[in-house]
Amino acid sequence: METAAIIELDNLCKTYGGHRAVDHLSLSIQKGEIFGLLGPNGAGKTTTILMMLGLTEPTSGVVRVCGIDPVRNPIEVKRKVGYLPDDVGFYPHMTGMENLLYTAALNGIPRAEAEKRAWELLEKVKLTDAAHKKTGTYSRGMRQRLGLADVLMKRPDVIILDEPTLGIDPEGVRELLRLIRDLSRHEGITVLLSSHQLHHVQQICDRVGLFVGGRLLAEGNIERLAQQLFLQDAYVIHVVASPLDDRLLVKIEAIPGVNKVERTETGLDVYCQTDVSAAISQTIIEAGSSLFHLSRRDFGLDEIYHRYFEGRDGREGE
Ligand SMILES: Nc1ncnc2c1ncn2[C@@H]1O[C@H](COP(=O)(O)OP(=O)(O)OP(=O)(O)O)[C@@H](O)[C@H]1O
Repeated sequence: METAAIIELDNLCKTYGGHRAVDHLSLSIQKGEIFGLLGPNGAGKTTTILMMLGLTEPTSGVVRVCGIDPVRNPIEVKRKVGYLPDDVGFYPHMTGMENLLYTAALNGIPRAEAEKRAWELLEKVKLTDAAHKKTGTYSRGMRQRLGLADVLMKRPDVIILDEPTLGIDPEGVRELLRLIRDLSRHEGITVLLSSHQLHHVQQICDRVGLFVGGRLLAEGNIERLAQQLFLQDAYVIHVVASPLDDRLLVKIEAIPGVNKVERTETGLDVYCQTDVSAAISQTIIEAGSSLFHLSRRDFGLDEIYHRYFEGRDGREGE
């Protein structure tokens, strides 16, 4: 990905009374990236988003969104950034189309252009058939999709989504995630996503940041995070071979980089710092055994999150 940072946070702090909600946060997000903000309740995610939107002032540090300082130019930032809260509210007595046209009017978009854009967006979010229905009759999934169309009316460079998939059925989630990915891939829109739905985050985010107690504890793509967080046992390699006697097990344990070998119902799990798959297969074959299966198990975000936050709850909100 190219180097144009569209969101830059440098040593950002926000203190409420004596409580530091965001603590020296530095982060840079590139154009077109989908970045996931993860962390337990009270970790400082919403406060960070509010500072990016110019809705709350940092106590210290720097925020730049599309090169703009939201503290000095909140209106300019709002023009470039679309924010979709977790439960978006529309005027229930107005139709989906009327709501979009209302947003367009607020953003100074001429009526003819607004209508054309609204139809395009309603088609994109698959709401064409519901365009003339009152939003009071929309399901939650439909409201979220209309919400996405709504933030896209002003052609933003960045969209910030807070729990966009909460309470939506699996088919609706699939559709919403596909839409978000398309916006990033085909339109170069930068997406910041705050969510507790780890498997959704994992499906679409290029990078994630783990927040706790106002601090960014780790960030990167899922594989890098796993390596950063699990350090010692960054890889687990599952091996099925026969015969698999204790002598062979000792030989595998002796391979440089292997930390621990555990017998499982079907074979062995080899915990290691680097991917030693090739050395394992060579060792098995040289020992005269047959290798039936060898696969590297990658850590999912669920596992990263739970292993990482295990026993850390007491540190929340410090
Ligand atoms: N307006 C406020 N006044 C005082 N304290 C606040 C205010 N807003 C947030 N906080 C505190 O700042 C900390 C961070 O809150 P924040 O809402 O940013 O967390 P979060 O990560 O978004 O949590 P959640 O996942 O629950 O939305 C919390 O301890 C919260 O109580």
